[in-house]
Amino acid sequence: MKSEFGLFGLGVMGKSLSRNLAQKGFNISIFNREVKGTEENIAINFKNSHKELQTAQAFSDIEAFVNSLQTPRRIMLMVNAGKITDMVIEDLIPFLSDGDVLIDGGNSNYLDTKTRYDYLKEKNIHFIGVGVSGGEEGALKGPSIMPGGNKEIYNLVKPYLEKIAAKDANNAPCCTYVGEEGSGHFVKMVHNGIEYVEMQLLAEVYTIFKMIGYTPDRIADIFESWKLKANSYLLEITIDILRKKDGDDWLVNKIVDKAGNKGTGNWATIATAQLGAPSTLIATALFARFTSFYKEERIQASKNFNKEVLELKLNNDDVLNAYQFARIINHYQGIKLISEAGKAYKWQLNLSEIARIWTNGCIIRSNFMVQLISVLKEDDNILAHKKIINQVKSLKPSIKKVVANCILNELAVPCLSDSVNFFNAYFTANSSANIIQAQRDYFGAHTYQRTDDATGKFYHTNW
Ligand SMILES: O=C(O)[C@H](O)[C@@H](O)[C@H](O)[C@H](O)COP(=O)(O)O
Repeated sequence: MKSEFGLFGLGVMGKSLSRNLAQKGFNISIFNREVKGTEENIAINFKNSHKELQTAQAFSDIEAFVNSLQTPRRIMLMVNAGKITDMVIEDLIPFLSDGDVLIDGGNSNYLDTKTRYDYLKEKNIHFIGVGVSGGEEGALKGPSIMPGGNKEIYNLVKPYLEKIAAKDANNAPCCTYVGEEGSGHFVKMVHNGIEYVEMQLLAEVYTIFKMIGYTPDRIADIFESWKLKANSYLLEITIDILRKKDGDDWLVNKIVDKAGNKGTGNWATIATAQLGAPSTLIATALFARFTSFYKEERIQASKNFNKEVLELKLNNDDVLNAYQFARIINHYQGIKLISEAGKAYKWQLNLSEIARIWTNGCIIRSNFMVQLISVLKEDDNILAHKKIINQVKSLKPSIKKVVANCILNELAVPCLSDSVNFFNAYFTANSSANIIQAQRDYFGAHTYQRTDDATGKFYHTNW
């Protein structure tokens, strides 16, 4: 019997997704390449190691894999982003037929997705770029899924993606048609940008409590108490991480403080610069990872410059409120970046619906995200929404106190401080950008507009 869905690439996510599909009762074919000596019989061994895959067909030959599928074929690629994805597409093309659908579920760059979409369209092969979030466990139990491409073609794969997706509070799938072209991968990229910042903020509050002298277990207790007001998947896993012992010590104390990255934070930072959206926090979180990589230089600098340690006069609520403040700014900036992309690329994006599919299955799922569903139904700008304005007003004193204290104690809190710096600029009606305009006009005749000329006309002064 021909399979109804094909899963190509049995890495961490591919394995979990294929088991999820099989558990949902779909007849699937799975494929993994054969590399003599390193990757042998992956697909067949994997099939035989999970009972739900007993009805699946396993392949290491591309032609046999493609021919095992009903037409129009639905093939989900779970391979590394970049050149590998293009090579796999080229390997598949000779065996595909008009009307077949390739679904790229990897962390691909949205610009590459657009190129592949146009390239395959010429060959009557459809291409859907799908953001999949949730890691190994989420892919197995229900990820958050962000598909982008042609809507009619999406409807050919919708039943499969919706069935395997996580469910929101109303039991609706955390999977929704995002928009045209690479919009699905764009939204996933921004998801990861927000993820970078949420992780960095937790690392910064951990640093504050560590400096106060708390053990990882004591910090985990505090984070536990934060669940009421600030629960999120990342808070929960950070509690587990902080409790993990390694012999008499905590494992976290033995992990080298050099934070890696696989590219989506870079792309989000490049996109924010290209779209002119002030997603300062994503860039700050990315650069904090880069700075962490200068380990040897940091060790040397710690000897060259003595840290001036005063006393951190902060209580847990100060830090909780500061954390919550920065999280609001983080989500404001991420959603603004998506909305700017929607305008620039003419994607009809539904921001409230994007928040809804991010309420479960994905890495940034949180109580706050649930709140954003209704907020974004009323206003695309969350910082203009009454509820959020009141929250920000109540949290503002703490972020100023926390950041000021950290700066005085020479404690690195790049995202906490960036959030209040951004906000201070954001709610300043008359900023200092007039000086920038004057300087640009002075040395480059770049012209400026005048506050007393409502026509918006540009002026140049012979300074
Ligand atoms: O949503 C997810 O499931 C994760 O975000 C996933 O996509 C992956 O773990 C990140 O890409 C890691 O990104 P870095 O390696 O750049 O931290």
